[in-house]
Amino acid sequence: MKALIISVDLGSPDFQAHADEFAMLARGAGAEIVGTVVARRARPDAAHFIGSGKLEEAVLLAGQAHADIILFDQPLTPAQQRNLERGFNLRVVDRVALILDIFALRAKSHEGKMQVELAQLQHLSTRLTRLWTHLERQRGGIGMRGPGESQLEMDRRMIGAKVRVLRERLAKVQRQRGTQRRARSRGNTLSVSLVGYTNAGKSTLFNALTRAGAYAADQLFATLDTTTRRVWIEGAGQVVVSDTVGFIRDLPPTLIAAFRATLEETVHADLLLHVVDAASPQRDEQIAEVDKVLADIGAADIPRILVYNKIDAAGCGAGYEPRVERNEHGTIARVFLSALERRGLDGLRAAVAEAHQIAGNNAFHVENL
Ligand SMILES: Nc1nc2c(ncn2[C@@H]2O[C@H](COP(=O)(O)OP(=O)(O)OP(=O)(O)O)[C@@H](O)[C@H]2O)c(=O)[nH]1
Repeated sequence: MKALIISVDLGSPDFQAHADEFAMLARGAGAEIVGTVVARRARPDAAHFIGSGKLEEAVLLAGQAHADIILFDQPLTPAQQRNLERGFNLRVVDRVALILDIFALRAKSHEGKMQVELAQLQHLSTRLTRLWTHLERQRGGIGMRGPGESQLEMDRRMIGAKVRVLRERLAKVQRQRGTQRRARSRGNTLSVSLVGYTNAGKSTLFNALTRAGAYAADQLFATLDTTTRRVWIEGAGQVVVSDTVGFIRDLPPTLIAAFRATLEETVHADLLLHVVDAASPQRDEQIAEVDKVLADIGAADIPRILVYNKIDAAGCGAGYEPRVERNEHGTIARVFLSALERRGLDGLRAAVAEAHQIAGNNAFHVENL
């Protein structure tokens, strides 16, 4: 599908990173980008988000580039979306809808699919509600009652009922997962979760560690559900490793719940491997973002090791060799490796084994108190 991207620079310092990420999202959804328009504004225009001059320019470009769809790098109000669609005479997909679309494409498990459906319905119902109140305001006028109105009312009720059913089913699945987790944690196995920003290389590292074929792709959100496998690590014994959904900034509010629910598995891990794309210019902001979300879901106290991945990539510059770094207490805090080239994995295994020993000692102390 040929897509024209519209990015709006509202003066944020990380505009470019945001725009690059959106382009990656678009490609992840299967779009071929045939043009990009950047608009600079102090604040969004109520009717079209962008100004009329920019809109004209974009309409012209969309025609010349034979675009079939407009991808808009901001959340749009239903009115803005409608007005833009009229202006372009093309379908307009905003940031929220695009991310929902990708989530829907990638969800693999039953639970993942339910979560995405729930988020989609919630997104839809907020738009319906807004459309509805907008109509209601006009009802003071003449002849505003009609079949369209009752259709909307019915849709809203149906969506509400579907949302309730999905919520109940999800709660049940989550209860079952809790039981399985308890059964699993009775043994003396170390559980390790891979967390990190989207595209950091978690699935590639997961595969390198477990030699299994989890789905890794240069697309955002290749992993939506947690994938779990057992692996033997010298010095740590049986280890349960879980791959998790990638982080992304400015996640639409309707998706935050779905995202956190999938991530909650990590809260119960003994050790977190925070995978970082060492070649990304945004890596420090990404680390901070991941730390913030981990704190929000109550995972701040879980021991963690920072894994600087992709040391083979050009963006890292020279001098990035596989190695481990220790913190002021002498424990391994950072590991530098290349999951793709499978270099530096021994350092990571050693770090996991060390964490296992520390966890074992702590358990010993607790038991002897
Ligand atoms: N150069 C290089 N590329 C890597 C390395 N590890 C992963 N990649 C590439 O980075 C891209 C993303 O890798 P994934 O493993 O899918 O990343 P992820 O973190 O699981 O992504 P999400 O599922 O979106 O969260 C793929 O194109 C990988 O081939 C590495 O060590 N070096």
